[in-house]
Amino acid sequence: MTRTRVKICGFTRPDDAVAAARLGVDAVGLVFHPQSPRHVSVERAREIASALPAFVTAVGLFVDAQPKVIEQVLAQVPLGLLQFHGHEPPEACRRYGRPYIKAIRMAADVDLEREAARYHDSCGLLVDTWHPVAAGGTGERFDWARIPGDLPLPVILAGGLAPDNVAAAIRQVRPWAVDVSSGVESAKGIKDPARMAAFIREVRHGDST
Ligand SMILES: O=C(O)c1ccccc1NCC(=O)[C@H](O)[C@H](O)COP(=O)(O)O
Repeated sequence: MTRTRVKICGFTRPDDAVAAARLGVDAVGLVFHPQSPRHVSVERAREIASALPAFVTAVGLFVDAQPKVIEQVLAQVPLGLLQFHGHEPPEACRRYGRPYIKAIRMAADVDLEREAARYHDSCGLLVDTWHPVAAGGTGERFDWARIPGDLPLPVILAGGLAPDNVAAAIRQVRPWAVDVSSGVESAKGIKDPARMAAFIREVRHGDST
């Protein structure tokens, strides 16, 4: 049985991230995007990332950030993976020599096979809902049928996932990983332990059915 990996994004408090790790989360997302309600300072991000146990990955999320900003974060926060959630071309994702995932927001004209070829050296495509204003963390889903079954990169499914739909999403898409923010929160940036536990439980349910 495949174990779908789980990333929970948008932590703002170390205790929430530690609770997520204890529940079995594989990756913890830290948002370095000042317009996001889940934005964290470098100092807070370092506290959160440093609190994680071995084998839980801290993911740094950027949206069209200046290289100087990313380099400052990299110098101070022990990140295991970079997530580019804006319009960064492949060369901008590669310039740090770090493993990265690229978010693709599913606007009507997106061709995922083409995007997989462009970002062929990424660790995966995070496929998320397109929104006219917000870059991510919308809590809205998209039509999962738009994801081809034979993409050559690991698919990280995001966008409006929650305990009540993640098992169905896994059964339909069979992604490498799922990613959630709004669906496990009690308020923006505040993760709810009961909802995180329910989400992980439903991921395992999806894996086994
Ligand atoms: O979470 C944010 O506030 C955010 C802001 C700007 C760009 C990306 C952002 N989050 C990225 C994520 O990886 C989210 O987990 C993903 O968009 C899914 O969010 P949700 O639909 O709320 O589960």
